[in-house]
Amino acid sequence: MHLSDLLKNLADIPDQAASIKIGGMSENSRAIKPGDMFAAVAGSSTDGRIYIKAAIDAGARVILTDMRPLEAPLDDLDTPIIMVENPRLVLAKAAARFWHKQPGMIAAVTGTNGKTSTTDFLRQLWTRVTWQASSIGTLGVKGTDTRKMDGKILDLPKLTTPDSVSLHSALSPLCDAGVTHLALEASSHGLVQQRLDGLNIHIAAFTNLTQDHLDHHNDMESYFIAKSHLFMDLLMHAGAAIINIDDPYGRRLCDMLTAQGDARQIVIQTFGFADDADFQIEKITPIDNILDMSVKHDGKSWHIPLAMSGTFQAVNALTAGIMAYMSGLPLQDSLGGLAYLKPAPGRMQTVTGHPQGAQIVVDFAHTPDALRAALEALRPEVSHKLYVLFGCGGDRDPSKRALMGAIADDAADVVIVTDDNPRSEDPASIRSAIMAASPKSIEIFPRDTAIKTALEQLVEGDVLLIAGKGHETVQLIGDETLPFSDISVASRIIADMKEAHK
Ligand SMILES: CC(=O)N[C@H]1[C@@H](OP(=O)(O)OP(=O)(O)OC[C@H]2O[C@@H](n3ccc(=O)[nH]c3=O)[C@H](O)[C@@H]2O)O[C@H](CO)[C@@H](O)[C@@H]1O[C@H](C)C(=O)N[C@@H](C)C(=O)N[C@H](CCC(=O)O)C(=O)O
Repeated sequence: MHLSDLLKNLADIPDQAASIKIGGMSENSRAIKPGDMFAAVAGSSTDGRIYIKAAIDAGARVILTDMRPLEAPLDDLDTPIIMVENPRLVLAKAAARFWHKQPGMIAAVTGTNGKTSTTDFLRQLWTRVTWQASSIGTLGVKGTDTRKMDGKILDLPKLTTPDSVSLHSALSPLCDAGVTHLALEASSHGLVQQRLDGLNIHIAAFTNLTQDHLDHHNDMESYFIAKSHLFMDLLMHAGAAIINIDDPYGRRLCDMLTAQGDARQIVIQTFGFADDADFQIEKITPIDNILDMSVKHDGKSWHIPLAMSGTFQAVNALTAGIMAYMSGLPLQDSLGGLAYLKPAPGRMQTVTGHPQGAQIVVDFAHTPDALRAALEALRPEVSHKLYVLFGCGGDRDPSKRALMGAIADDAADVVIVTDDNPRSEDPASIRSAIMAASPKSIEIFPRDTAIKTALEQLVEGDVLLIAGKGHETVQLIGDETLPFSDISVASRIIADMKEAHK
């Protein structure tokens, strides 16, 4: 594609550069191929401008960057440098133009907790009525038959929300494989870094906003502003906003959208336990292994049996149901279809077969709010003791550690503190920061030893929540990425215990 077409109305292009042919693009010099455009952006740990020379050596034909003055040697390059106010935004829009294919229905979910389950549930609801649906997020790309993609492998970075170039280059083969409906997770990092700009987002949902990633966003206010970008700027004209108004930030978001008036014709659908919600949750009752949820909408009550654990999972299911409804599924398939949902991997996932009949649940809860919600959701299922086993990630918001320790101490009977992904931090100091807020906690590490010790203590009526890593299959310790899955470690230990009991 000619540079003049790629950047039309996005940047001023010098005449001599207009006819340059661009074969691809990236904001990472290491991914540049001959003929590409390199976007040199300032990041949180380094500055893309440092890598301009490397990108040119790799074959970059054009450089896109911000308006800061060019210092030597950048001021004397033969390769054209296009300067714009916001190179990430221009890159995202150029990527959308370059790959130019998007599913006809795109729905994005944002919020601190619930994004993964909600997108997975929405994909399941669409697939059930035989719509060709995919989801992209923490679990990677799901729901697409790669055989229909001529064996193409979608190599997305392991992020909740991929960068704009990875995303648009993946959407093109997905569309070619027939995908018409896409559910996406919109992380606050992704929104701030404009990874979703250039997408035609028809439906956006807000789950909740609680303390997480404050290391990146500094305070709740900027975290909220990051999330609201999805609704205030990215959601298309006449799109639908699905908002949890039990959360005060959800209420605020509704007010902000309403204040925009009719100009964008956004349809707002609210949900929650609140009396004034459009989809009002009347109650959620655990009965045996199911949750019975009743929801009032338009004067009619829906009673929906859900094959899952935890009130918040029921709320995530409802969010997906309303999104499906706003995408055109009738209520009997959108709300009624919730009865057929299966929990997403590592989201309140049960590991069965404990020799004493104890219940083991693996959940990704790695925030204070998610930990409390998971423990409170499990409490009705405990007839003896509620155990929790968790740690906290290194190089991430340290203020979470004491909060999570205090919550575990309050909401569980037995607290086992172990390692999560310590990354570059000292694991012992992360554990002690958690334990300082939990007098009843016991320290056991490494993580597999902690899981084994807990499983061996459990008796009938006990429930063990293994929190923090959910679906993850690796553990990040120092510079090493080691294979580790809570689900397979727990399953293996249970199998060994059963063998020993024979
Ligand atoms: C903090 C953060 O979001 N970092 C992401 C971001 O980095 P950045 O822009 O701050 O980049 P940087 O490392 O300072 O580098 C600046 C620029 O130089 C470029 N560069 C750098 C080195 C080089 O050799 N050549 C080169 O061109 C980089 O590609 C980048 O464009 O852009 C990079 C390229 O797109 C991402 O890979 C990187 O994700 C890192 C791996 C990451 O861990 N991100 C996490 C925090 C994240 O985004 N998490 C959210 C979910 C959180 C949640 O809700 O749980 C997510 O959406 O996954």
